[in-house]
Amino acid sequence: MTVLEARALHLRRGRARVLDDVSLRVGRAEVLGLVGPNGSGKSTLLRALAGLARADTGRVLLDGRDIARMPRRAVARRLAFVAQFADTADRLTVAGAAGLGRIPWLDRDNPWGPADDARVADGLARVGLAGMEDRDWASLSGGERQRVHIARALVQAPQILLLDEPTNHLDIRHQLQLLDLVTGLGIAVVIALHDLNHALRCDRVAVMQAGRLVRAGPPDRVLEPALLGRVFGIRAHRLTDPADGQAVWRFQP
Ligand SMILES: Nc1ncnc2c1ncn2[C@@H]1O[C@H](COP(=O)(O)OP(=O)(O)OP(=O)(O)O)[C@@H](O)[C@H]1O
Repeated sequence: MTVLEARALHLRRGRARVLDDVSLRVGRAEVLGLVGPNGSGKSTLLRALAGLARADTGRVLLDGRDIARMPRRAVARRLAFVAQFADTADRLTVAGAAGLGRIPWLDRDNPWGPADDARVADGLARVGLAGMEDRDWASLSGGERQRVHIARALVQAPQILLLDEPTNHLDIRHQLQLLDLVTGLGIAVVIALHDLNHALRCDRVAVMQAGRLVRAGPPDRVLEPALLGRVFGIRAHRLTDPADGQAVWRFQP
């Protein structure tokens, strides 16, 4: 079942074609990896899928409804977005920052309560930040901030999670933990990634090049040397790890 769909998105910024006829469907519990060179349109596509960037033509459908016509609160109850350079100037604690994820669910009849505290604690625990609740946001390292953003998105209890290069700033252990976390959520995830070995963990991979979606499908079919060579301008070799038979990519200029 498709929960999020881009239909023929075209988006220009100045003279640049940032999205050029991009169509894409995301299934209910599918992890879709978005890969492509710098400037190929991954962030813009994610912003469009989140309803934050309006395409010149084409539509984004969330549960079959045009996202541009949905109230932001309704979108936020279904979909959470973690931007690449998310930051905040506010003076916040870690729990306060993660708690922002509850905003779409709160109103006069449903004020903040113990269940919200429990969700914040759970979100922070899932990203390995239990015990950090009272720390000042400003005192966190780059990787810790990134993990708070991901916790905030989990606290939002979305059915669709959009992540723009979430492994930036993370050390290798936390990168692997994050991939385990997002592939185990059982919700729809679209994740922009630069590490093609990480993309192998996705159910499907979509490859962007100069604003176009040039191929999409299972990682072992889509990620092949000729395509990677063409899109990234490198030489790519697929090796097999003798320990477990899994594919491993190696690259040369
Ligand atoms: N306001 C703008 N004016 C002109 N060009 C823009 C504007 N916004 C984005 N672009 C261009 O659109 C292209 C796509 O940008 P985008 O950030 O979506 O790429 P990306 O694939 O996420 O890149 P990266 O891997 O570097 O994060 C880039 O060439 C960028 O310079």
